[in-house]
Amino acid sequence: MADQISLPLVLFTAAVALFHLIYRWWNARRGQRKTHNEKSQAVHLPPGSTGWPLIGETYSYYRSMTSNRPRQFIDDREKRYDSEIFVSHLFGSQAVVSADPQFNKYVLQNEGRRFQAQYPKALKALMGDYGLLSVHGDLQRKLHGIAVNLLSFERLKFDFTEEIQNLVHSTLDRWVDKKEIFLQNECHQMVLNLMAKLLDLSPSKETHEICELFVDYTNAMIAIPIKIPGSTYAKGLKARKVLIRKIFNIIKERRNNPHVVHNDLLQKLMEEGSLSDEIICDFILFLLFAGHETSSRAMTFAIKFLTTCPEALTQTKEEHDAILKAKGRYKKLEWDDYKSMKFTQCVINETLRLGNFAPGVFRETKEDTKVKDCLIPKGWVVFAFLTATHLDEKFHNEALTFNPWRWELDQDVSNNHLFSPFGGGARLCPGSHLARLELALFLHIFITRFRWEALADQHPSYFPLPYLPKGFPMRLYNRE
Ligand code: HEM
Repeated sequence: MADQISLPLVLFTAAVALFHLIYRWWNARRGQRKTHNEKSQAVHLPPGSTGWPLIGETYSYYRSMTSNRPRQFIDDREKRYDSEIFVSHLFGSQAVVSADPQFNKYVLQNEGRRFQAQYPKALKALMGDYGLLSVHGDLQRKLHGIAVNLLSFERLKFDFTEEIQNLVHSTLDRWVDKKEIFLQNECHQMVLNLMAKLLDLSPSKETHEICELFVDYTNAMIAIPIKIPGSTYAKGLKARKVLIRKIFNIIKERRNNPHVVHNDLLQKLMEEGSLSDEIICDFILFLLFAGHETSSRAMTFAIKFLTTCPEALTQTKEEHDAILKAKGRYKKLEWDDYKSMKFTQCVINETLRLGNFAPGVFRETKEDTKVKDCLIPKGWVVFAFLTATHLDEKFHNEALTFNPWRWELDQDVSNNHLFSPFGGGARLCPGSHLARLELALFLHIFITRFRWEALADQHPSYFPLPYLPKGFPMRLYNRE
């Protein structure tokens, strides 16, 4: 039997190998071929390879991002090409990948001019034509402005600080009853409820159903985009359709009953006048997604990192116990209390650096763009890989170690191009301050209320977005 199958198998393997070699040779040639900018200067594409047919280098990227050396994909290529900027083929399209912080800063700062956001098709189908990362130009600026206003310091200080604490406390009351929880799922649900509350989606049966459908929708955002019936991705697309229909119906009902007064986000968007119903629906859906996916993971990872670093946990506990003692158990924290959490800010920075909740940003070149001695032609996708800088030993000593003290002398991180968890330029995350506030208040309440015991070893995976494959099961004990 072994003899019968061995010849066809050998021939097949040889054919695949030959095909692959020809393909790589073709790609290499294409990478070396000269292209022309407007002034007709001859320059080359960055070095690189587009890997295997169809899947390109996505499998190598996946292997590295699920291993305990997530930067391996970049390290290998940096060595091979002697360049931090190289051609690859990821998530279904060829792209220039950049692990160069200077160039990444340039890419972020030039949004709308030399570059524009361009996410993979599968993601865009979920975000819709008007999800903030799908729109450009005036509409992006307008919607970005609305998001910034919605999440302004004033609102954080006077409305959200208290709302967040109320919701975290009531959620943690339920966790106490369960005793054993999967922290990742619980944080996910908690932050989704929080977003629905902060966005003033008036509590109703509709809002509850929207939250439930939203679970399928967000799962699809981080799933492999295979559109076959029953796949996570297909379920997400279906959930999106239902979600959009639901928001449409709410809008229609409000238009039919103009005498009923509402004071929520939807009403504000409807009163803008210039926004179509399609834009409003996609905008709300995107904000819900962007606001809960990353923040909930950051909460889970912060507790995970602290669990594995007892000195940092002790110091965080001391900081929060002192605040609690000064305030008294029944008083809510205020903005100044939040601002006084110096060590917690270091924990948050380190969690964002090591967690990489938004691994990178996708852009398309709007014109031929010169970088070092190379040229990226107009229309190419650039993946500015922020994770690569966050985990680079050159910039962060022992980069894979959780070390919040590294931020003690470096508290103002707003201009640090070696640390850009919230992106930059015209698309700088409008939710960054909210995300930090949520994380600090969550840590305060969780740490002052509980001791805990992790029930499984937790090795994070960073593909496609960071998560803990075992969900972080833990046993909770009330403190005191
Ligand atoms: C740990 C938490 C978070 C991280 C790491 C994060 C990261 C990012 C990054 C890197 C971008 C830029 C994407 C690009 O340039 O292509 C972005 C954009 C955005 N984020 Fe966040 N984010 C977080 C939390 C939030 C929250 C809480 C909200 C809202 C409530 C939010 C809303 C948005 C929106 C609306 C955009 C699109 C801005 C635009 O395109 O104009 N994010 N976020």
